[in-house]
Amino acid sequence: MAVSDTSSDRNVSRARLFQTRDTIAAVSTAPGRAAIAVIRMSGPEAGAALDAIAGPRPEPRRASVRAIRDPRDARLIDRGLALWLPGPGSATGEDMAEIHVHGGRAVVAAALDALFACPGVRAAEPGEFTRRAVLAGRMDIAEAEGLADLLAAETEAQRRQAVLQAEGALSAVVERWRERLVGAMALIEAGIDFSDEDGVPAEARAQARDELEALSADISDALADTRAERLRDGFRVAIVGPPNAGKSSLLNALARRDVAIVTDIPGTTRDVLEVHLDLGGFPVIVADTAGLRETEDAIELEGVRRAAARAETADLALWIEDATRPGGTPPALSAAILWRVANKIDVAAEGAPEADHRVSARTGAGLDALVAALGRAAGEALGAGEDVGVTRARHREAFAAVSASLAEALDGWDDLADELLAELLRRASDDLGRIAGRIGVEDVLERVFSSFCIGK
Ligand SMILES: Nc1nc2c(ncn2[C@@H]2O[C@H](COP(=O)(O)OP(=O)(O)OP(=O)(O)O)[C@@H](O)[C@H]2O)c(=O)[nH]1
Ligand SMILES: [K+]
Ligand SMILES: [Mg+2]
Repeated sequence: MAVSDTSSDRNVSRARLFQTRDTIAAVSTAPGRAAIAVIRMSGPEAGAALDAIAGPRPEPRRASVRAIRDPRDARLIDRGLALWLPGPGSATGEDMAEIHVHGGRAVVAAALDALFACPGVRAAEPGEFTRRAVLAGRMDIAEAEGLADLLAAETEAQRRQAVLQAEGALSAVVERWRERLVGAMALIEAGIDFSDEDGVPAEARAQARDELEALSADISDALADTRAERLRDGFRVAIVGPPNAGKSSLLNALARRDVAIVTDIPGTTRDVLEVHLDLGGFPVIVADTAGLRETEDAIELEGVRRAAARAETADLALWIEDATRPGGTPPALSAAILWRVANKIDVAAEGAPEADHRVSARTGAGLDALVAALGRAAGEALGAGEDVGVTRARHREAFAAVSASLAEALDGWDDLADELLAELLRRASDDLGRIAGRIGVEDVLERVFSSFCIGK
């Protein structure tokens, strides 16, 4: 019995996908007015389309200035750079071309319109360039996810983590795990082949078991570490407290802009209002909420309910008190961390002695220290983005499935027939293979690429 290998199936389906290849084109820079817009093409007609709108074709991989013309009437659209990037050494593995035009909306629209008039060229679907890169083996699924995260990264820690995954760090860890698993499988399967009478020799079985126990522990550790996944989402902070304590004023001070309405009327804030901040390189989502109090007002009551719910699900709650009216008691929250913050110290320097932080949203006093502390708390909760780990639910599900198969194998170790054991390990190996798309690449393509934008 051979160690499982589905690479031949994979090649068949890849070949099938390659046979019906259109040439795709899209603007790859952000939409709207800009100095420059980059339009990319990929597919068998990319060279011909480039000749048609920006000929003569430049030397491979050399940027050349060209008149960009509509091939239907030779009308000049713009003057820009043309690049010819023949496959298979291109980003998608296919023939590719780029034109860099001036970034006005009408220029981009006219250039794209001219390209779509070329035979065999159509608009790219969201993520289709990256998808083709994956199908051509230029990049695996986990690396494509890293690339998506890199495009979405808003803070330095998110960028560090994304670039690691885009460069293949997660794929490499998973591949090492898969090799360990395959090694253990080989011990079992060799025994099935060669000892008809007695099953797998005891030493080989024991060695396989040790290896699988160690692997199972490594995977459990990875599952237990949620930091990488949380770094993608951000650290959630809820500002809660009695009405008029200055919660909305604090949100505005942290955001450095007028996000929330501030008045001296208690019960001003009703909805939960969020701002995304970059605190020391970490993504922090701060939510302002309605002041917590008993109320008959149906709208305010709903606000209070939302405030309490947000505080419950936050990573950290800031309980804001008015230092001129100390003595409030923060509610019991299940939030991992709760800090008491005394506000308005510009008018009551001595108030609220129990506070962890003393600030004035009005003058800014104490805010630097609060922001620094929030950044540190976020860093502890999210990690620095320097460790390779589970970054999304898809990985978590695959690792959990591997973990379950390994547990089943290890629990039943002494009673399971060798063939059943080998089958469980093969399933675990396939589930690991799904992370990078060595197995079942088509199954995960939709899920992975649905979050990409057009032109990526
Ligand atoms: N002196 C002083 N006044 C402040 C400070 N922060 C807020 N205030 C004032 O306190 C009043 C209430 O401020 P808000 O920010 O609306 O308070 P809130 O906690 O959001 O109130 P609700 O949304 O009604 O629960 C306003 O008049 C603010 O100008 C501060 O640091 N010092
Ligand atoms: K208020
Ligand atoms: Mg408010």
